[in-house]
Amino acid sequence: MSGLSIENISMRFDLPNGSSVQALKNVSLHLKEGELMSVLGPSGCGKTTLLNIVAGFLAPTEGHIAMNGHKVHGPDAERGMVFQQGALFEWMNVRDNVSFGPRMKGQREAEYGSQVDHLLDVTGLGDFKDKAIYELSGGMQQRVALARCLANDPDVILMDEPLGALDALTREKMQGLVLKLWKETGKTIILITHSVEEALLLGERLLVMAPRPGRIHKEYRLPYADMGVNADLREVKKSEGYSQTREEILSMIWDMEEEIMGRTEAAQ
Ligand SMILES: Nc1ncnc2c1ncn2[C@@H]1O[C@H](COP(=O)(O)OP(=O)(O)OP(=O)(O)O)[C@@H](O)[C@H]1O
Repeated sequence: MSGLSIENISMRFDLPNGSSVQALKNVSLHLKEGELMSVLGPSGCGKTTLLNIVAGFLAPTEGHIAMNGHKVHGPDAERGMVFQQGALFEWMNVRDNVSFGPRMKGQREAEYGSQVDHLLDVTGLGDFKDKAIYELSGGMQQRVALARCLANDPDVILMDEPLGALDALTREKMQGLVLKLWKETGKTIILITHSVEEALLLGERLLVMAPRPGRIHKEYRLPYADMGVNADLREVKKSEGYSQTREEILSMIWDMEEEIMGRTEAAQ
């Protein structure tokens, strides 16, 4: 089967004191090629654990990940990751950061050069390509992180709160950029966020996870990501059903957090 399959994944962390944490239990879903899915849920519901398992950084205690029908056994360039802080190479300039992957694969400038320049242009970095990383704002650094990930031409892009550290205006611009890159490249994307608005705007599919154990609580299929490709995101937020869905998800997460607080207080 083509696409990304998360097949009955469970993850238990055994702690040094003999206890254990069931971070995920029986999580299954399939993403078709080119789907964009946002993931929301209260703190500790296993979002990052799930992403790390899909990336191949963690082996699940049960279940497996399959890419285009093949079992995943570890990290691979077919699954690229973008972190909250760019994890960039500070000692390289912007262009060298973006061309890092192709250069590591042994490609020459003649092979990767035009694609890297194209990515620098579409991410708005064309005039910054010779700059050092420390000269860039947080938003520009996340543009480099996105371009660097795309330069590896992964099938799937995994994003763990990629815009979480940005100010509100920069974040809004970057949300537009994520949509533009998604449409232009046709990549499959999983994006974790703590922002309900961001999950609504960037999730063609939106997954709400619940904690203890981490599991899928509810899934939505939404029109806003498609609408946002060609429209101002502020206009998209005025669309029919947007506020209603936002309120529904906010109360869902609020209730889960209240329940966690209740359980924690009862245990004390
Ligand atoms: N390496 C680890 N060892 C032990 N427990 C872990 C480890 N990694 C995660 N956990 C636990 O697994 C659960 C899920 O953690 P995870 O970080 O995946 O949640 P999250 O939804 O991404 O949280 P947040 O929104 O706060 O980032 C939590 O209870 C966490 O404490």
